[in-house]
Amino acid sequence: MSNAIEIKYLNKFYGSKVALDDLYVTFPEGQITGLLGPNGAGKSTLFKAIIGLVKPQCGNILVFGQHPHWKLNAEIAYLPDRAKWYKAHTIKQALTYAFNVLPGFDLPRALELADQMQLELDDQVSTLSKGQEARLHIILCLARKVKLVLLDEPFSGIDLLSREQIIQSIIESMLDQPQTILISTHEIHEAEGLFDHVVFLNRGQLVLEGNTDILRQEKGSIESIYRGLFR
Ligand SMILES: Nc1ncnc2c1ncn2[C@@H]1O[C@H](COP(=O)(O)OP(=O)(O)OP(=O)(O)O)[C@@H](O)[C@H]1O
Repeated sequence: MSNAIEIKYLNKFYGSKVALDDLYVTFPEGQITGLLGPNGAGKSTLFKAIIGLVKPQCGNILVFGQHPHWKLNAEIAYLPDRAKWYKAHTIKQALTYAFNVLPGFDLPRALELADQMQLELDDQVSTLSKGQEARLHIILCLARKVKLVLLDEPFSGIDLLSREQIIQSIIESMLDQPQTILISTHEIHEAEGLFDHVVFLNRGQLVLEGNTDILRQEKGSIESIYRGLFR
C-alpha cells in the first residue's frame, strides 16, 4: 500500500515549547486515519504543517510525493479546529461561494449533504447554533473532490445523533469517491468504527500506529487502547 503522507523527523517549536518532536509517521493512501492523542499532543500543528500553514524548524513532509506548497492545497480540503465562515452569508450563499472559490467543490453534493444534515438553506450563518455551523464546515470539506481531506475535531460541539449522521456521510462519501482522510477527534468511542488506520500521538511524538482491525484483534477497542496509553 502506498503512503499519501510521509513525515520524517519533523520538529516544530513555538518558542521553547515543543509541539512536534522528531515525529516520524506515515499515512496510508485511500484510507481513513484517526489521529488521536491528548490535548496538546500536536495534532493540529501536524495538520497545519501538512498544508504549509506552520513552518517546522526541521524535518521533511511529503504529500503525494510533494513538499507542502500552496498549489498542492488545491488537492486538500482542510477543516481547522476553530473554523469560521462569513456571518452574513446564508447557507446557500456559503455553498455557492465555496463552489466559486474552492477547487473541486461539488455543489449538488453539498446541497445533498445539507439536506441530509438538516440545514436550512436560507438560514444565515450568524444565526446558526454551534453544531449547525460545524455541520456547514464539514460539508464544505466533504463536498470537495480532492485527494486529501484533513478534519481537525469535526465532531466538537455536535450532538450525538448528528455525529452519527456525519459519520454516515463520511462513510458514504468514501464509497462514492475514495479519498485519503485524516480525522483528529476526542470522540473516539463513536468515531472509531470509521477508522481503517490509527495514529496515536503524545507530546509531539508517535506513540503507536497501525491498522485498526489488527490493533483491535491484538489489544481490544481503539478507545481501550487509548485509555491504556494515556491513563
Ligand atoms: N500558536 C501557538 N503558539 C504557541 N504554542 C502553541 C501554538 N499552537 C500550539 N501550541 C502548543 O503546541 C502544542 C501542541 O498543540 P496542538 O494544538 O498542536 O495540540 P493538539 O493535539 O491539537 O491539542 P488539542 O487536542 O487540545 O486540540 C501545545 O503545547 C500548544 O500549547
